[in-house]
Parts: sequence; C-alpha cells; structure tokens
Amino acid sequence: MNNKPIIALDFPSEKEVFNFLQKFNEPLFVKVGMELYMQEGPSIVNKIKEQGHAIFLDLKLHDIPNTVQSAMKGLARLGIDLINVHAAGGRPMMEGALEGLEAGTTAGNKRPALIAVTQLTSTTEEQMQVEQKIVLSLQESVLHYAKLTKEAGLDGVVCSVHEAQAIAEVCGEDFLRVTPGIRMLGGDAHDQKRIATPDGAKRDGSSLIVVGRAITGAANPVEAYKEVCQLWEAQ
Ligand SMILES: O=C(O)c1cc(=O)[nH]c(=O)n1[C@@H]1O[C@H](COP(=O)(O)O)[C@@H](O)[C@H]1O
Repeated sequence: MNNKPIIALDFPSEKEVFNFLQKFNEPLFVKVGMELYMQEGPSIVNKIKEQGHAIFLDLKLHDIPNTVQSAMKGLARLGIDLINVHAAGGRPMMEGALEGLEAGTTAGNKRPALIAVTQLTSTTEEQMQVEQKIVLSLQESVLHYAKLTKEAGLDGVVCSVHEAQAIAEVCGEDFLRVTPGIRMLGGDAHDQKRIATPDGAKRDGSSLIVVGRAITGAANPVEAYKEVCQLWEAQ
C-alpha cells in the first residue's frame, strides 16, 4: 500500500466524483465512504479502480459477527486496498471481518488491509464519557480499542493524530494508524474535534492521513492536494 494522503471523496454522486478526479493527472489514494457508496453502490468502486486509483472503502461496519463476516466476503471481491469496521463491535466481530475478507479475496490477489475505528475524530473526551459512559480518558479508550484490534489480528486502527504515537508504542510501528481530522493551519474544523495538520500528523506518528474538505472544498483542489503532500512528505 502506498502512503499518499488519502482523499475522502465525500460527494453525493458519480458525476461530482469524476468531475473532481479529472482535475488530477496522477494515480491517487482515495476514500469511498458512506455518502457515495450508498448512492452509487459497488459500481462506483469499479469505475474509480479502472482509472488506476487505490481505494479505502470506508463503510465502518458494526453488526453481529456473522453479518459482518458475510458482508466482508462480498466486499473483498471489489479488489479494494483498505477497509474498516468499528472496534466497538467487539473482538469476535473483528475476527469475523478478517475471516470474511480472507474468504472473499480471490487467488493471486492481496487481502485488503483491515482497520478498526477507535473513537471517531468528531468525538470529544467529555462527549465520550457522558454519552458512551466510558469511565476512561479518551486516550485510554482509544488505546484499549487499539490493543483489542491488534489481538483480533487486524492491520491497524483509525484514530486521531493525538493518539497515534501512543498506539505505535503499544502496538508497534507496523500497526497502521490511519488519521482523519486533518486541517491546514487555521482551517475550519467543521464537525471534527481532534484535528491536526499534515506535517503534525507525520511528526506525531500517523501512518496515513485522510483529507476531505481541506482538498475537496478548496478553490483549487489540485493545489490544495499538492500543499498537503508537501507538508506530509517534508517531515
Ligand atoms: O473512518 C474514517 O475514515 C473516519 C473516521 C473518523 O474517526 N473520522 C473521520 O472523519 N473519518 C472520515 O474521514 C473523512 C474526513 O473528512 P474531512 O473532515 O472533510 O477531512 C470523512 O469522510 C469521515 O467519514
């Protein structure tokens, strides 16, 4: 898997996606999330793949183990590079997800890397403690989920930059820390709560960054992407 910044294609339909992608003259690493996948279905993944882009399919599965296992078996056939579940679904669910992916990966192809969301980057510590009734610090909760994810045999987690270094120390450098909530210095945080810049992410232990609106909402998305790449690669 390459380590280019992952662009979140949070668009309502195929039309906006290809209008955006045709501005770039290079293979990208992109994320297809719920908004796009639920409108366009699996065909959008095939069409983006045909253009040579690497794909993170972000559907954040969270259900009983059998359901997630079966869903993953089908999704593996799409030939994506990276996919996720919610760690809160539990260890048997994560193990099921992995088995499903392995069963669905066709001969000669590589199994998609599987990561688990710990605490969403839109969640604050206070919100987690009040709403989820978790009596830990946010950092402790994320680390707990990271360890559980590693025990289940997955390849890494989604977390914020703020927890990435601690996860690397506990789970090892090879365990992926995929970090959304990336903003340029002074940029609008929107609904994100635990944010960082691309250079801060590299410095503080991210393996991969996910960048959406800072690129897709920019007046010049190609320039914005270049700027993100320079900051990410400069460290
Ligand atoms: O799994 C994810 O990709 C994800 C997890 C998380 O904790 N926070 C988070 O923002 N994301 C996704 O990352 C993207 C961030 O988008 P921007 O906030 O526009 O950069 C969105 O597509 C989210 O769905």
